[in-house]
Amino acid sequence: MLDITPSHTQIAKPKSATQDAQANPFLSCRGLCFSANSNVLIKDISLNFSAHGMSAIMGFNGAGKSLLLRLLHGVIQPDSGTVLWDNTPVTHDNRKRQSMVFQKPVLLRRSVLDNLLFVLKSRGMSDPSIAFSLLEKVRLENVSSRAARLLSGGEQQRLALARGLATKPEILFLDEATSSLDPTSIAIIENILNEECLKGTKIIFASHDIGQIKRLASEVIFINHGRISEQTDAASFFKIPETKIAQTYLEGGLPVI
Ligand SMILES: Nc1ncnc2c1ncn2[C@@H]1O[C@H](COP(=O)(O)OP(=O)(O)OP(=O)(O)O)[C@@H](O)[C@H]1O
Repeated sequence: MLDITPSHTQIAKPKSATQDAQANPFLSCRGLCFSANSNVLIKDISLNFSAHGMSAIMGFNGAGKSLLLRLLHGVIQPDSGTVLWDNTPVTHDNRKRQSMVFQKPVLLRRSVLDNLLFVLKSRGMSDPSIAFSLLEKVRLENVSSRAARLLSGGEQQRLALARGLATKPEILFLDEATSSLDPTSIAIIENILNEECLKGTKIIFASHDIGQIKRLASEVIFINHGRISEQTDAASFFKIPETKIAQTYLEGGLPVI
């Protein structure tokens, strides 16, 4: 058989998450600045996120991780700069195709099941079987009639995640969603995040749990004093971070204050 492969054929190397983000940005921000009480808290942040994988936002306490997540999700507005999702600004309407799970979820004074049904009904979905299958997913099916506020911290986080997933978001933001949870709750949540990621949901999460970031993230964004220090493929980041501040963080060192 005639071999038509050119002798100089090169096999393209698979792109890293960060390279992919630069080439095909799915979500991006340009020149984001945010101040409060005359303090500049987010300083000229520009980032590209690819449509796939999990992006972890890391940094010391007060670095600006939560603010950045909220700005990207569009629940707070920057003083200047833009956020584009598929080349479109994030609006009240298209934000409904995203979800955010907060560190301290605010649950309704209703049962576990009603918390989910409320979200589903607000999106025109009234089939209770959707709520029950979400409760099974987060392993809360046996406490569906319990008052949501009586749930343990880990259970509340799992309910908050179920609520976030109820609307089948294209982007899921999580702000320290597993902090202070036990290994069982963390494992349940991480398994769900892996499943959702495989189904194509873009996941952007802030965490201080280095083990978790190693397990989940395809790329790391390290933020310090409201500025981006680096955006690096996770494997490279954990091998050798590009910046001294990220090295200090990984070594368990303290920032200069
Ligand atoms: N609405 C606000 N008004 C004034 N200051 C704010 C506001 N929101 C956040 N800050 C301040 O901005 C800084 C960054 O806050 P942010 O919550 O984003 O930090 P973080 O990196 O998520 O920290 P942590 O790891 O402790 O959760 C903090 O100093 C915080 O006090």
